[in-house]
Amino acid sequence: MSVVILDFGSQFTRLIARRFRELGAYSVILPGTASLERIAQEEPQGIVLSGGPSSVYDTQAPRPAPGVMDLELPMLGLCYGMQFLAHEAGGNVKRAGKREYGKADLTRYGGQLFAGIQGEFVAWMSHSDSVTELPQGYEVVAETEDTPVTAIENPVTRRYGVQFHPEVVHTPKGGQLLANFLDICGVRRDWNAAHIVEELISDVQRQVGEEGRVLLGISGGVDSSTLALLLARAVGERLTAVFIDHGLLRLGEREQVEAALRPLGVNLVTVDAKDEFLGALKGVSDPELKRKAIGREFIRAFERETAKLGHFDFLAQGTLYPDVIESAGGVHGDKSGAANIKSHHNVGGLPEDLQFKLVEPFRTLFKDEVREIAQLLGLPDHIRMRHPFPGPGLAIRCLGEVTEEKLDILKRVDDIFISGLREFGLYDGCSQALAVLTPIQSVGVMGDERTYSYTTALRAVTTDDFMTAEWARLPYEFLATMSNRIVNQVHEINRVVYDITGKPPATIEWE
Ligand SMILES: Nc1ncnc2c1ncn2[C@@H]1O[C@H](COP(=O)(O)OP(=O)(O)OP(=O)(O)O)[C@@H](O)[C@H]1O
Ligand SMILES: O=c1[nH]c(=O)c2[nH+]cn([C@@H]3O[C@H](COP(=O)(O)O)[C@@H](O)[C@H]3O)c2[nH]1
Ligand SMILES: NC(=O)CC[C@H](N)C(=O)O
Ligand SMILES: [Mg+2]
Repeated sequence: MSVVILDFGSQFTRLIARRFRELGAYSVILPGTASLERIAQEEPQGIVLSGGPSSVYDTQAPRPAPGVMDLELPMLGLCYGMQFLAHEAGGNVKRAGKREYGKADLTRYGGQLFAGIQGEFVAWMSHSDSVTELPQGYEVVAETEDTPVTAIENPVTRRYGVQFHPEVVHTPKGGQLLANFLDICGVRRDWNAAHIVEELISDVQRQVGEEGRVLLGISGGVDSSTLALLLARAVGERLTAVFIDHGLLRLGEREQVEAALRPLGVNLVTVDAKDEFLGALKGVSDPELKRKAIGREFIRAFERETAKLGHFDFLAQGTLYPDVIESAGGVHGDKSGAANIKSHHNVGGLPEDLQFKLVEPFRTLFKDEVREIAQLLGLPDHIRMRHPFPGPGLAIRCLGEVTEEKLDILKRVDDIFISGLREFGLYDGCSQALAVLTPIQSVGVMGDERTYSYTTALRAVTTDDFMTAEWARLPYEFLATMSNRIVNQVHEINRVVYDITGKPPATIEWE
């Protein structure tokens, strides 16, 4: 039972799902053109049509698959979604005289969607088209100065549309509006961290059965450490966690991870696979090929372990929703219509001849939600609030071919930067920070000598969900100190730059 959100390419689609979760409801995002069968699998109680960049009167405009609009379910259209509802039912949509972007006050509102909402209603707008003629059965239930048709509803068919975005924080009362839609759908509102933990545990037990043994890839990161605690509850002694030291870890990381994980009381095995990983990366400089090689080596390392530890049917990984969506279109990626941005080692980077059945309970969740579960399961805060570190490790921060020499340089730079963030009290204010070793060599002068050395790029970002991110506004003084320390202590570096690009248009990692 769920709400299905059909995605027509809005930047805000994932926020709709998030708001529903905050309201205690379960929802699923599917591509706007998902088939009726696919949608039916989710047993929806209501459907949301998201916004999107297209105009409904374009011949190429995306529309729901045949049969979907015949479903007798409550539907809520947001922006493009509302325009689609109106157009589909025989109304008219036209390019408006002026584009409305940003905050707008509703000059009047009412009807079922706005039930119980009082006072001023500030709505966030982002549109050029407007509904100019209503289809039969619909009435206008809200307007702004510039947009006479700001919200519509057909109380008989239970179809609703709003021209603004209730899912963004800039529409402060949008949550109440979405809650009203959930009530109209009759959706149960009992999603919370405790509930999902119970549900995840029983899902795992169902999947693994009474006898199944589970091998967990553990990295010391938030997701896999949380998963270790969850799996220990689900399958107890039948869980073995394997930590792979692939030679792409940070300075001293192996020892730190082992020390942090030991108190969790989970069966832990550390594997030394440096030679295999570096061997597989030799001569490879294309980012996607590097990622695929790493994904394959991870699985080969797990397979070698099972040869020693006995048979395991199941491989558990702390895969999250962003890993899945960014890997879409990859070998094992969900065919969501989203572009393949990069093949995360644990999703799109998996080899095709995978022998294990995957156990990935966090596949639909975001990082901050996993952190909430971690707290409930009692994961110590120093692991819970750790910055994420990607499975491919420093390999995707050593641009181009990975060599031991380059890794050694990068480890020292990274250590100075991350220790510096902690020393200056800036670590917790950033969501993730990293150093990149670029292949650029440039001319410098040190001690009256000419140098011709590498450039390193420092990057720090703030984000809740790692799908979008802002570059962190670190203080100049701090950056100046880092630049000095790095150039003085790491002789192979003579230039330090700070990455001031958000995501989008960049990604967090450089490869
Ligand atoms: N060195 C490793 N050894 C074993 N498994 C690993 C290793 N690195 C990553 N993995 C597996 O790949 C998954 C995805 O990695 P990812 O970095 O996204 O998550 P994480 O390391 O658990 O958490 P974080 O995002 O905080 O780093 C992990 O949850 C884990 O199952
Ligand atoms: O386990 C992982 N395997 C991968 O292959 C991978 N690629 C990126 N990341 C992490 O995902 C988040 C988003 O990164 P990007 O903006 O670079 O896509 C950031 O937190 C990245 O560090 C990975 N994690
Ligand atoms: N954000 C949207 O959904 C925009 C819908 C439509 N393309 C418009 O500009 O009005
Ligand atoms: Mg990690």
